[in-house]
Amino acid sequence: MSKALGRVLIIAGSDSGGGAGLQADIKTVTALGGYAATAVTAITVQNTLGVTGVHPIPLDIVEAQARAVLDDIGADALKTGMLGDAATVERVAQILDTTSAPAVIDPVMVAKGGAPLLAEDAISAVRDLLIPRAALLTPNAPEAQALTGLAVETLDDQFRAGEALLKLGARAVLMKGGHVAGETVVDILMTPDGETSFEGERVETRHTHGTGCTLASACAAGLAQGLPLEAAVAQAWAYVGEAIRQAPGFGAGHGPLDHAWPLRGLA
Ligand SMILES: Nc1ncnc2c1ncn2[C@@H]1O[C@H](COP(=O)(O)OP(=O)(O)OP(=O)(O)O)[C@@H](O)[C@H]1O
Ligand SMILES: Cc1ncc(CO)c(N)n1
Repeated sequence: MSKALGRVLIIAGSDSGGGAGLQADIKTVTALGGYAATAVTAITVQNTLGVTGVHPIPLDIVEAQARAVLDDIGADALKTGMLGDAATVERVAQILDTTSAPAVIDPVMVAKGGAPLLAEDAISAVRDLLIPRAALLTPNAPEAQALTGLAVETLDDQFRAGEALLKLGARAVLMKGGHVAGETVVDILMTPDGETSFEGERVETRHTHGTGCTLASACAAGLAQGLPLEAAVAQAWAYVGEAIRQAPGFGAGHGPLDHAWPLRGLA
């Protein structure tokens, strides 16, 4: 059965290296059979070694891009990534209020190499304005820690922080386990109705640039295609896992994934 061509509006920053940010998002949505449109929040100068420049896009232009997409093409789901500062977070919250499409909020704070992608004083804006608007929130362990004030170093901590994030108003939380030590990586989908764990072997690799962006946009693609939340997360988890295992090994630092793996053999 062919899948619906779900439309995803991505509100995120550009990664010149193509491994993370909106480049990862567009590739992911496309590889999963969806339609990707974008509102660019910032242009970063970035490769596998790190971020050496950030050029924020003016707020009115961020909003105008989103409006241009929503008012003409439409969106079946939204996905937010790098927002940069509190003013952009506020404006994005206003945009989310103009559509009933579900929003996947990836609370991006720091790039793999350690460069900050969100101002310190914007964390409370994410907590107060975006979490209550999230159909799905996808924090990694340090992000969950920053948003809740709780330590997130173990599986138990992941559950505790997830509960706290649900209390802050997210309709669902996917607690990612990439930064939690262990032989396996456990991502936990938590909703007020219960929990589902996704556990896989930890791949010994430095090529994990953009795993979070990829997972979140894959979730948005599934929701846009009309999948129920758990099925959308299951599809996204399987997609990012294989993309990590097939990473091409580009660059001398944290290399990108193979976003195109489902397309191999089709040409
Ligand atoms: N070494 C690994 N082996 C297998 N899966 C991994 C590994 N690292 C991360 N993942 C998976 O990748 C996804 C993203 O998890 P992670 O906690 O690394 O997010 P992130 O830090 O937000 O990523 P990024 O900042 O690079 O975008 C999760 O589904 C996680 O299970
Ligand atoms: C632009 C951008 N967004 C998100 C991330 C998080 O991986 C990144 N490294 N760069």
